Parts: sequence; structure tokens; C-alpha cells
Amino acid sequence: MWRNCVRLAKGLGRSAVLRPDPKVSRCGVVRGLSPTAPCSPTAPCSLLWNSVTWLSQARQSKDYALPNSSWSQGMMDLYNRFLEMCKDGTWKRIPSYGNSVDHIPESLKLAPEKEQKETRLFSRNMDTEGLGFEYAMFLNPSEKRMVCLFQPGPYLEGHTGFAHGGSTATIIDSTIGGCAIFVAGRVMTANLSINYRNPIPLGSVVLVDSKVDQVEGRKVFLSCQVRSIDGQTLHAEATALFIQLNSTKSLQQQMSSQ
Ligand SMILES: CCCCCCCC/C=C\CCCCCCCC(=O)SCCNC(=O)CCNC(=O)[C@H](O)C(C)(C)COP(=O)(O)OP(=O)(O)OC[C@H]1O[C@@H](n2cnc3c(N)ncnc32)[C@H](O)[C@@H]1OP(=O)(O)O
Repeated sequence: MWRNCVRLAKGLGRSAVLRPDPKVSRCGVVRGLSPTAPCSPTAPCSLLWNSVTWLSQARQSKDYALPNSSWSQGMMDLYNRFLEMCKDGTWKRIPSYGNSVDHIPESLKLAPEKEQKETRLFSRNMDTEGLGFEYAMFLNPSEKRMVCLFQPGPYLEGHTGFAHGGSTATIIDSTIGGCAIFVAGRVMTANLSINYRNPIPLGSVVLVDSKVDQVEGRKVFLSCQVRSIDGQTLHAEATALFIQLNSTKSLQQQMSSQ
């Protein structure tokens, strides 16, 4: 656990998440950011995007991970900070569609995935902005690390005023899962172990910080911490095992071969 705390502290230090960045506006100037902003699929850094095959062919779907009016100033500030860090390619903003199938390009879809279905990703099941899961993910490929900026809305309540533990588990599973997908392609959660340390107030913003610790054959071991954006409060920490489902090349292999 201590090792993870140190890793997180170092990692956040590298990312400058905890320090104000004078280059980034603190007044939310990117509110209403268009999909053509830096690191979006159509921006100049799209070379990187094009190599992330799983993500590059679903651009017509609504991207829920763009700022909306429900995002707090804290969420906007953190989002802008990570967008800045996308500019040199260290981090990549990961779009978020309503269905996991929308992330898969047609050429890689399995037969059942080609059928139109009225299903939705659990974490994107509410239409009204701000009521449920508001989140955006950023990937650091070289560190095999995925972070998620998460603002739980009022319909995720467990105890009065706090996020339900199941919603925390969902956002951890999704973040860790995205990280596992990056290294191993199609995966499923085999084990997820969470220690809840401090409740997450509804409407607050937390940083879910996950990374791949080890890959052994089809097994991908990951760990994760959920912290307040000032880094002072540890809300939860988790470990997970994901199992690769088939021999499809990982996104990481695809990216390095281009
Ligand atoms: C560029 C970045 C891209 C990012 C993309 C972002 C966009 C992403 C979009 C959207 C992201 C959404 C992300 C969502 C994530 C959510 C994921 C879920 O919630 S998944 C639902 C819950 N999980 C299940 O329902 C699984 C149920 N279990 C199973 O189906 C099977 O048990 C399965 C597939 C996990 C394994 O079954 P087998 O038959 O394939 O494999 P066997 O032989 O059983 O196990 C392989 C090895 O793993 C060990 N193993 C399996 N389960 C284990 C366990 N629970 N604990 C320890 N070891 C286990 C075994 O002992 C074996 O090890 P030995 O090879 O013998 O050494």
C-alpha cells in the first residue's frame, strides 16, 4: 500500500496535477470546448489518435467526455490541466461513447457487435448532464496508466450526501478496464478488490489513477487509487485482475507498430 502511495505521489508530481499551472487558465475558458480542440480526434495531434485503432473509427458517436455545463470549476481546471499535458503526446484524451461497441472499429467488430442494440454502458446511462457519472479519462501509454476525472452526481447517492460504493466501484472498474484494454485488447474483469478509505462527497471531483503493474500471459494485474484533487484525501484503493479474452493485438502493440 505504501509503495502505491509513493507511486501515486510521484506520478501526480510528474503530472503537475497538484500544482497550479500558470499556463492553464483557471477561469474555465475551455467551457464548451469543441471537438477540434487540442488532442481531439481531428486536431493536429491526431497522428497519435489514428494509431489508437479501437478509438479512431467511432467519431460520429456522441463523446460524453467533453465538458458540459454541469462540470464544476474544479473538474474544468483538472480537465484543462490534462489537456495541456496532451500537447506533447505524453497523455491522450480518451473519448467516451454511450456503448462499448462504439469504441471498436467496424473491421475489428465480432458478429454480435455489428448488430444495432438499444444498450448502453452502465456509466453512460443517464441523459441529463450532471445527475450521474460525469467523467473524462486520459491515458499515458508509456506509463501504462489511465486516469479518470470523476464528478459523481446526486443520482449516485449512497449514504446522504456521499457517492454509493457501487458507483465508486463502477468508475474504478471502467478506468482500470480502459487501462487493461490498452495493453491487452479484449479483456474482462476477473477480480476487483476495493478498500474504501473515505467517503466521496457528491458533486466533488476525484482523480481515479490506475496503472498496469504486471502482465503474465493472459492475466493483467492493475492497481488504482482514488484521491481528492488536492491529493490529501485517499478515498479508495483497489487492485484488479483482468483476463485477456482472445489473441487480438493490444492497442499498445498496434501503436508501436505504426
Ligand atoms: C487507448 C485506451 C482504450 C481505452 C478504451 C476506453 C474505452 C473503453 C470503453 C469502455 C470501457 C469499459 C470498461 C468496462 C470494464 C468493465 C469490465 C467488466 O465489468 S467485465 C464484467 C464482470 N466480469 C465478468 O463478468 C467476468 C466473468 N468471468 C469470466 O467470464 C471468466 O471467468 C474469465 C473470462 C474472467 C476467465 O475465464 P477463461 O475461461 O477465459 O480463463 P480461465 O482459464 O478461467 O482463467 C485464466 C487464468 O486466470 C486465472 N483466473 C481467472 N479468474 C481468476 C480470479 N477471479 N482470480 C484469480 N485468478 C483468476 C485462472 O486461474 C487462469 O490462470 P492459469 O492460466 O491457470 O494460471
